[in-house]
Amino acid sequence: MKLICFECKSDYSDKSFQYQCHCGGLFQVVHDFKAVDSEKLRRMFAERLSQRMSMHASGVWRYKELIYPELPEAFVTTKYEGNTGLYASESLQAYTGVRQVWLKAQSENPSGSFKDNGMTVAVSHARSLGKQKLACSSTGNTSSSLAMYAALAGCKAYVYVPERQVSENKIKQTLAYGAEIIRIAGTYDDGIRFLEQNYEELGLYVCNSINPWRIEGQKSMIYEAAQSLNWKIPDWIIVPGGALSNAVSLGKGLNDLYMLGFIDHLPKVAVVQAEGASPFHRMIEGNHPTLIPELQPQTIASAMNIGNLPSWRKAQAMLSQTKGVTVSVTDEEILAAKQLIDRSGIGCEPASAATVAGLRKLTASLIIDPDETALCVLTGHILKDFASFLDYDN
Ligand SMILES: N[C@@H](CCOP(=O)(O)O)C(=O)O
Repeated sequence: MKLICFECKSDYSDKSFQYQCHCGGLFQVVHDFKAVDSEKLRRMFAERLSQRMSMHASGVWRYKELIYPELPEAFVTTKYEGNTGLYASESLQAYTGVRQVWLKAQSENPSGSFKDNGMTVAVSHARSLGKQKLACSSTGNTSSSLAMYAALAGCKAYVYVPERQVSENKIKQTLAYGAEIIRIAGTYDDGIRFLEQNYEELGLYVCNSINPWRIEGQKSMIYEAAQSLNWKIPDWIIVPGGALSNAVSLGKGLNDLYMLGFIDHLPKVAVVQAEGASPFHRMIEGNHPTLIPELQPQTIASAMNIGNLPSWRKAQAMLSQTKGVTVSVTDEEILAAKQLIDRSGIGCEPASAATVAGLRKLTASLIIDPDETALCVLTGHILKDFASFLDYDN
């Protein structure tokens, strides 16, 4: 296992842990799967499904051999995350126009969002380094997840949260787990920039998705979905695009599964952004060489209120590898999709509903064929962000 710069490929495995290479690139964990016996692993992963209250009962650590094989078990901080539901819904099939649609409810994680899959690994890595002060910039889901795992690990969480346009439910949840909250007069992007510049001086271990261990944990989402479907992957996987950790970790997980022969082809991936915060979509659609940040991102889906996405290069590479696409949807389309997801009994926060809205739009424009199958990732729980729901219904 190595820590390699995604841009210039410098090897930082033996250096002290950091988030950016001298060239400005982010890091990536690179595994050597050559010696892996895929058949044996598949059997092991199946056997572990019946485990309870052991590390392998976690829907992340079940796949430890593919995520962080070297980590001693004593450092693993787990709340048996993952193990989230995969639902089929006839009403959503009719709404999106495809033959079969599954919803992967990452919202069923212990802190109520997909961040837990990655956070359990980042916090475990932090413990292995002896770190006590953990930090993040957040619109509320990352902060709730970090606060929960930091409390479990006996560490202190410091979270940088925008003063405006965040769900106060998420902030209260973060506070309740005992984190220290620093409200900033800016966006998530300003918080990340601050942490990148000051983490060393402040002695902070950063748990955002610029941390490659977050990505290693989050890739387990697609392992789990594929295992639930007996390793038959749908034609399309649809993820929301905020800071892009979903897109990046999905690409890495799919690549692992394909390299190991668990799946026989790579599915196509669609990244859905909200129109008011869609710099990545605009870059891909306009065939621009670099991302032009959105200085004032604005969407009702508060988890996607992000304008300067640190991981855009990794997400761009994932899209070209999977022959994927991007699409943007309006706040109205997001809320209409959310209402249907909620009334199907599954429920989600607005950012999650962007996936279903995006799938509908891509099918209507014939980019996705009605005869294809799709899996939409629901990222956050229905109770996370209620303001927009009330606005919509009144
Ligand atoms: N919407 C996110 C933004 C943080 O993204 P991260 O993946 O870099 O932690 C949040 O919940 O804060």
